[in-house]
Amino acid sequence: MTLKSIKYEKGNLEILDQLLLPAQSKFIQVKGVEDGWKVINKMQVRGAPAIAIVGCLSLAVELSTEVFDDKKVLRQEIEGKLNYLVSSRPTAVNMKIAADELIALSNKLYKDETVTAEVMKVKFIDEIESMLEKDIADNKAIGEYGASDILKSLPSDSMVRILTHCNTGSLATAGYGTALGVIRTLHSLKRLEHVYCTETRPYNQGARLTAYELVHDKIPATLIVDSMVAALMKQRNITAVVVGADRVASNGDTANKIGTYQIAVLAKHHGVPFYVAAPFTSIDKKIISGDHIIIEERPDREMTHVGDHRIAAQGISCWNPAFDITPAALIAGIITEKGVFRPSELANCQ
Ligand SMILES: CSC[C@@H](O)[C@@H](O)C(=O)COP(=O)(O)O
Repeated sequence: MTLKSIKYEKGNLEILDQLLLPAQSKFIQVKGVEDGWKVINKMQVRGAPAIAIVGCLSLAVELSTEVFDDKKVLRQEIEGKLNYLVSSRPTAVNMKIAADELIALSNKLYKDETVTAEVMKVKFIDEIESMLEKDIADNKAIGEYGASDILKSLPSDSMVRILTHCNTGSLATAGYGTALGVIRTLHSLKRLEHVYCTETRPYNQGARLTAYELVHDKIPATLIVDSMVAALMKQRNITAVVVGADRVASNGDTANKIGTYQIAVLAKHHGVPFYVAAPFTSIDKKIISGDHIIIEERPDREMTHVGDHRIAAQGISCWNPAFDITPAALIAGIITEKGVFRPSELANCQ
């Protein structure tokens, strides 16, 4: 059983507070949209798919406590609150895509005269609830497609060694994970010899969260610090790198956790295929390249402190972009729930 970080039943949403992991496993209640915005912005929940799911479920919880007899009021509330949730973190596109789709649904239900305000609310909540199961199914498909692409040119008895960055597992999604889903599938096929996960400074998603998931699932794994990647590739015969994505532009340029770009450059130098694993909800067809992706900058404190302990010299100034852009030319394949695409194929796939 993989970890579960989002607990939802009608009218009640709880998330595992990722700021406290791995020292403490504590669920906190998300009572509505205001709480949803805060837990995303503070990174108590993080990872592009999980941000969208928790944001939308926080709206479902809030709506379930209200009674509507006017469809116009309901439609306005839905649109205003979804746009507010999109503002919680700017780089991952999943929340924006979910908001656009849900606003389109709300407009359709609004125009349908056979639908009352209460039925509109129920149908809208049902749609949000379906995101949980769809995300897990998509991640399992990503796992299968990714594993078979990595294995396809290798002898059938060979084992693989994978490097991953940041956290893309059950904690970053509704369950199973994207890049970590590919690793889980390789492990279940008994073809994974070892996985290496980077620490992922400054917020340490690799050391705190990915390492936690790998130990929990008993997957053979080793933690490295971010500056060891070149040495690892030189000495440990890495088969492939698999990372997640926060936003993929239509030309394949990919925004992901800071440090991803330098790993892709190193992979090119060492001839190691570099894969991005992400659901279609991370692909932003509206932008032509990574130049149009807004990169979130996080507070200095996430660099200068570990917990309450200051590790940087007092008075030093900081630059703390949370993501970087890996150019499409460095990416061997984008693994999605619909198959594996070369970056140049992305613009034409549905
Ligand atoms: C399946 S999660 C994909 C990405 O969101 C992940 O790789 C990542 O960069 C997460 O960044 P974070 O700042 O922790 O939200």
